[in-house]
Amino acid sequence: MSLGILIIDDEPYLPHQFARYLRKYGYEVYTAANGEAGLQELQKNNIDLVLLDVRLPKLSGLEVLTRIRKQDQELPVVMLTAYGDVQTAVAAMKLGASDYLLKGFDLDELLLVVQRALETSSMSRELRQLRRERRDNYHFSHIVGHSERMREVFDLVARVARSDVASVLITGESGTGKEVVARAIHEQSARSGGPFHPLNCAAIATNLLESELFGYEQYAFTDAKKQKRGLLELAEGGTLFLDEIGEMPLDMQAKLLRVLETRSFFRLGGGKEVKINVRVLAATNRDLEKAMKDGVFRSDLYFRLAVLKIPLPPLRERPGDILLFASHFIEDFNKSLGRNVRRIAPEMQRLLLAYHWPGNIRELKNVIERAMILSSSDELLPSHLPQEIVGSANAEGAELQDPWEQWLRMHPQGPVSFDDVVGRFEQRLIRWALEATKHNRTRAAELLGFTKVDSLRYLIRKHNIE
Ligand SMILES: Nc1ncnc2c1ncn2[C@@H]1O[C@H](COP(=O)(O)OP(=O)(O)OP(=O)(O)O)[C@@H](O)[C@H]1O
Repeated sequence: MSLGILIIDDEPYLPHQFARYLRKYGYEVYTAANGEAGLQELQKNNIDLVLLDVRLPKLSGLEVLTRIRKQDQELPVVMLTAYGDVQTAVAAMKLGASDYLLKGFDLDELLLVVQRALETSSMSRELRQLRRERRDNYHFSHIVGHSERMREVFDLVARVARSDVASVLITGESGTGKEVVARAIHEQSARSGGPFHPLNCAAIATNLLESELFGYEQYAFTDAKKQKRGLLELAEGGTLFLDEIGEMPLDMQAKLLRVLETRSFFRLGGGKEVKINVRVLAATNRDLEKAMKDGVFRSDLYFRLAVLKIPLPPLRERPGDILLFASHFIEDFNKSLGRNVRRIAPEMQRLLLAYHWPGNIRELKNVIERAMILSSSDELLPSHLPQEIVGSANAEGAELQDPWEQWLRMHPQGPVSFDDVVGRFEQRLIRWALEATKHNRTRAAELLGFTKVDSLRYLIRKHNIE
């Protein structure tokens, strides 16, 4: 996607000349002849940099800048000033402008300033982009994610929700968002007006699990002082979510299978069959195929539940989502903790990307919350991360820290050829990134800060790296 530049200037010709020139370099350029129109363009389009004339009719350049800063602290704004206006340009810098250009500048100078301002803001731009995407995805019942794998999940969720297929099995490691997906299916289905009841099969004892699901009649057992309805009934017209289904004892599995087949059941101690209209979604982080082989999970129940399977990838296999989730959680915690964190320091971003996230999204959420509690400014830093994340990166990156020193030790007379030294560095960096990501090129490219995997592919070819 090309970067967007907005020129706010009331001169009749110049802005169009700038626009033509910048378009040649691949930028998407918008123009506006006054402040109000400019602010509207800013709302409508994806703008990464503003060129703002100091002297504008009605709203002055400084007023426009102040309004932009109220909405966006990081968007680079370069002021365009006439010779006599340098004082105003200085005032603008104090208000948060990134740079200024004295009118009469040539087009090369313009390009240089634009490139420099965009480069400095590239990290914060990434976050801005992620925020945008987060906004776009938000309607998706609070599911976040923009990696290819997550898009597949979104697709499946939408299809499953529409179809009302009997049952769905959601699989994935702990903390990958199985319950979030189950809720999304419910919310997008025709059942959304009905109840959603989650039940964690691993968290309660077998006898309680049974009464929790089926309910009981009065006097069904000593403590049953009055009739109680179970979740199967309470979820009528809606969805029952059975989490950790792999932990369900075998005899309960048989009873559940019967419910799924007959769409009816008996309350404990009851003789009257209760008909139900409930969709059952189940989730597990256990390998059910293996559990079947080991004889601890019934295969008939498995095939009944897994009419449709939604596998959730672990976070380490979709690094493209890591910063997106981080920025999502930062916004949530900004609200709940009353904070105003705006940035993740680049070094911390790298550490987050390099970590293997055994606890997946839940772990990331906890890490962000902890960092926000520890930080006292509007930026999160590596020092706010727990030791296991910093430590694991040190272990993985040990090689990365010293290639220069190693090289110097081998060549005490110092660098001979610039290309040679840079080439060696490139090779080391690429090998390190590939190893750190278990040869996942997309992730390795992200780790090295490339926006396109192609850049990495090119270097791999160039250096003949296996
Ligand atoms: N796609 C997502 N968007 C936003 N938040 C998410 C997403 N996926 C997971 N989370 C958050 O991560 C945490 C863990 O999610 P969830 O409980 O759904 O995982 P799980 O796979 O069901 O975990 P477990 O197997 O331990 O029950 C929750 O706090 C949830 O809000």
